[in-house]
Amino acid sequence: MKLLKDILYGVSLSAVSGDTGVMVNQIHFDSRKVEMDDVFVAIRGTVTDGHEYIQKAIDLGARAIVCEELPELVVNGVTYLQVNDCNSALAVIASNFYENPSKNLKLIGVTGTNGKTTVTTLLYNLFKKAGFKVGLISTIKVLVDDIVHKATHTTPDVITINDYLSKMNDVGVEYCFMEVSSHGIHQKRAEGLYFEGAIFTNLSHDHLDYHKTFAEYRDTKKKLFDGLPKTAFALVNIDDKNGPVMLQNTKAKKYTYALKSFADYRAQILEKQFNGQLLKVDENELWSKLIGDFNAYNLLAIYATADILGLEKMEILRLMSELENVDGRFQYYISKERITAIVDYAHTPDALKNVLVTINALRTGNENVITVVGCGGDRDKSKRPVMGHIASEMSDQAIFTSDNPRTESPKTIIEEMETGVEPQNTRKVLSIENRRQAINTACKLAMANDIILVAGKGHETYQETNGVRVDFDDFKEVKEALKSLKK
Ligand SMILES: CC(=O)N[C@H]1[C@@H](OP(=O)(O)OP(=O)(O)OC[C@H]2O[C@@H](n3ccc(=O)[nH]c3=O)[C@H](O)[C@@H]2O)O[C@H](CO)[C@@H](O)[C@@H]1O[C@H](C)C(=O)N[C@@H](C)C(=O)N[C@H](CCC(=O)O)C(=O)O
Ligand SMILES: Nc1ncnc2c1ncn2[C@@H]1O[C@H](COP(=O)(O)OP(=O)(O)OP(=O)(O)O)[C@@H](O)[C@H]1O
Ligand SMILES: N[C@H](CCC[C@H](N)C(=O)O)C(=O)O
Ligand SMILES: [Mg+2]
Repeated sequence: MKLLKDILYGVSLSAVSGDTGVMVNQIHFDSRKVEMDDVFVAIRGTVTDGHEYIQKAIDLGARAIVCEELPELVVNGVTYLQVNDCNSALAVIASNFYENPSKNLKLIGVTGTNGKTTVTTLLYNLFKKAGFKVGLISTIKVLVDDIVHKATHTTPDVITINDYLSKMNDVGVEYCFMEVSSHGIHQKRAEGLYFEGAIFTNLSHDHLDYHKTFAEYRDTKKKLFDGLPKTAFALVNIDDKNGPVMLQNTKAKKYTYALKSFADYRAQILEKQFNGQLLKVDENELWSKLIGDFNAYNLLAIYATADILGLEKMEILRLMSELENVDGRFQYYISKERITAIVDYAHTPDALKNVLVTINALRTGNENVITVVGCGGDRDKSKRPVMGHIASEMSDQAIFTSDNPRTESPKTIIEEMETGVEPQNTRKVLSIENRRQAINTACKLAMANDIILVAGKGHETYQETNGVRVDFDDFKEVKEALKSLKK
């Protein structure tokens, strides 16, 4: 139990009705989870408004209510706290409740359209190899040093984040690497946290269903940097035209990285092969198993971060050469017929293009590239024709299929992808709604030395349709399909 007054420290209250000297149990923003003596924070969401559930929360035992508008009916014995912004208030309350766990470790936030999971996961792996206790908050999983927790979001809600950070404090975690999504920033899931630094990977087309314009999407990402204190560092990819924008108003110490421009940290790609690439980083050579120019950027971001955080340069490079691909990111299998299957989480136009550029650059002869790809339902629809265009233009054969249809019709999503296909490419496109069939067809069509790319779902182990998740793992599917081929 905590004293309500204590967890309100730093919250700007516009009105208070009732006693703040009472003991409270837990904080919730979902009325359905409220129990005796809990605090309920009413959040205005995208579907409904938490203010409508205040009475429900009280019926379940809420001791205090945090809201932007006081209800007409005020219940005796309940404390009402009126604030301007419930999301911000929740962030401060959650940090106070857990005793500001982000202050007791070095928290590094990574934002950008693509590369967040890759950069955070590889930083986690590198710091583990260097002997530290480390935390990870990512799309794939949450790690409290070695303890694995299931991830529900790329950036969880602010109560969950503080809960994980507090668990990290308990086991002595020194560094935590956390993905900060644009939804997360917009919904203030990362507010009230003390960041040691933030990293910007890149910005390209995504989430225009939620943010409406690209400028709004960019400015949301920028807020992470605007909020950094001057003791923190801000590391940005300066080859991305929005890199300088992120640094415009930050008080943090600024660092840049680039392959093409002048920057604090620079790398050059010396050699590219299917099983790795050779980079020149700070006048030293680094052989990495991760391929693709985009991974050269990710690797450079990791090198720069480890250097800023004080690791020794040669040690960083030695540990980096041991890093493996992250699950579902350019994860490959080569069959006995020498057909290569690559599973990649490319679910944005830029990621799909980058992966196909990487694959095409590795072709040595007349092998075909067959791409199996879909687009998620209930997400940015404007990505669909663009991804359809890229897949059909940059592959010899494209098979459009379902990703996670969610509540949309898979057929309609595929038709929207088809509208991006140019007339000269239509002969290259097949549309097969069932993802398993689409993958099997790709395997049947493939000849020796061909490359199959299965894009969009990467590490995901399910397919979601109308709220129901059915087990589905692209890597397992394509491997099985290739193994059972009778050629
Ligand atoms: C669009 C979006 O981001 N939605 C998030 C948001 O929910 P919402 O705004 O729809 O909430 P709502 O249903 O309108 O409800 C409003 C409030 O009323 C409360 N409520 C509701 C019903 C009730 O009976 N009682 C009650 O108290 C709700 O708990 C909520 O606080 O707030 C919820 C609580 O934090 C999130 O779980 C939810 O994530 C949904 C599930 C989601 O799919 N989010 C995705 C888009 C997302 O966040 N993705 C990013 C990654 C993006 C990237 O790749 O960059 C992520 O960080 O994961
Ligand atoms: N630095 C990069 N630049 C461009 N594309 C990248 C980069 N890193 C990875 N990608 C591509 O984007 C895909 C997703 O990578 P990753 O999971 O690291 O991104 P993310 O930012 O965490 O995505 P999400 O928003 O879903 O959390 C990869 O499978 C790869 O195709
Ligand atoms: N973090 C991304 C994940 C997309 C993955 C893709 N497989 C899909 O389901 O659309 C998003 O919320 O847009
Ligand atoms: Mg991610």
